[in-house]
Amino acid sequence: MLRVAVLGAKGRMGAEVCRAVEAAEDLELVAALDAGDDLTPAQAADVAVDFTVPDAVMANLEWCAAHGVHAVVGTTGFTPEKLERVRELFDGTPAHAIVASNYSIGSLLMMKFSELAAPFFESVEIIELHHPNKVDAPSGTAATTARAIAAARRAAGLGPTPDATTEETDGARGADIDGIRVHSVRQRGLFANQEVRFGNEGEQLVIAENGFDRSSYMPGVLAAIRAVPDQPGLTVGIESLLGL
Ligand SMILES: NC(=O)C1=CN([C@@H]2O[C@H](COP(=O)(O)OP(=O)(O)OC[C@H]3O[C@@H](n4cnc5c(N)ncnc54)[C@H](OP(=O)(O)O)[C@@H]3O)[C@@H](O)[C@H]2O)C=CC1
Ligand SMILES: O=C(O)C1=N[C@H](C(=O)O)C[C@H](O)C1
Repeated sequence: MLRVAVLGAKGRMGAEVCRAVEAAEDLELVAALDAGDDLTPAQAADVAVDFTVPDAVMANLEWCAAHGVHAVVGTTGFTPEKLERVRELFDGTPAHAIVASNYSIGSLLMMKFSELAAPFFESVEIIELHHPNKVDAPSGTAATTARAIAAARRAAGLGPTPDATTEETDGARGADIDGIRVHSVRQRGLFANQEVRFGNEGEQLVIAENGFDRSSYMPGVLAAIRAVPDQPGLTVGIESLLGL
């Protein structure tokens, strides 16, 4: 039995993770903690799963590294610099960490297909659409996708995407993530959606993923919980665990 603590247990994702862990025969939920709780009960866990908020996750990770508890992180808002700090924290320690901006198979494939398409199109922009309770923009998934596309474009020798804009109302062209424009929509009734729109002279390719329910993340989260004891240091993304 792997013993699991959930941090952010009263949140939308944390509550879903608690249910999934309790339903799994090889996992035991030993702590369900939320904002303001002392982390001491999480010392009974082999793995802590963090679905909290960008402002809280680093302190939780410092605690995990210091107490030898493996971490599986779904909380978003990670910049490359913040990830580097996590790498340093878990480098050579008995505790390991997996950080992924998305655990759903559809989103992982959407990111992979986008990376594959990136070298073949002159233009690309990302539109992510989420529920209005989301605190971070752009979404972690959109930022990860943008960075992967930017790296694939650079490797293929592509320059900046064409854009004649010289007059701009602040924000009209979206956020600039590594040279890729990302537009964030927040709307009642939505959950989690992303479109990656590629364009060439005379054609368009749209790669879209639509999430309807938080259960879509659970197979990936459970796979990460089971894998993290055998993944030293920091693992970013769960593609390698799924053979993608
Ligand atoms: N990687 C992935 O596949 C996915 C990632 N996410 C990400 O997961 C995160 C959580 O999303 P969601 O569940 O919708 O958000 P919620 O706001 O519903 O949940 C976050 C929970 O964490 C609690 N919390 C805040 N600070 C701490 C702390 N220091 N220790 C423990 N708990 C704390 C909050 O309490 P309070 O409200 O009182 O502050 C809240 O209950 C977001 O960053 C989101 O982007 C979401 C879906 C999938
Ligand atoms: O906050 C959410 O809901 C989600 N957050 C993640 C992100 O920021 O990418 C994953 C998914 O989009 C749902």
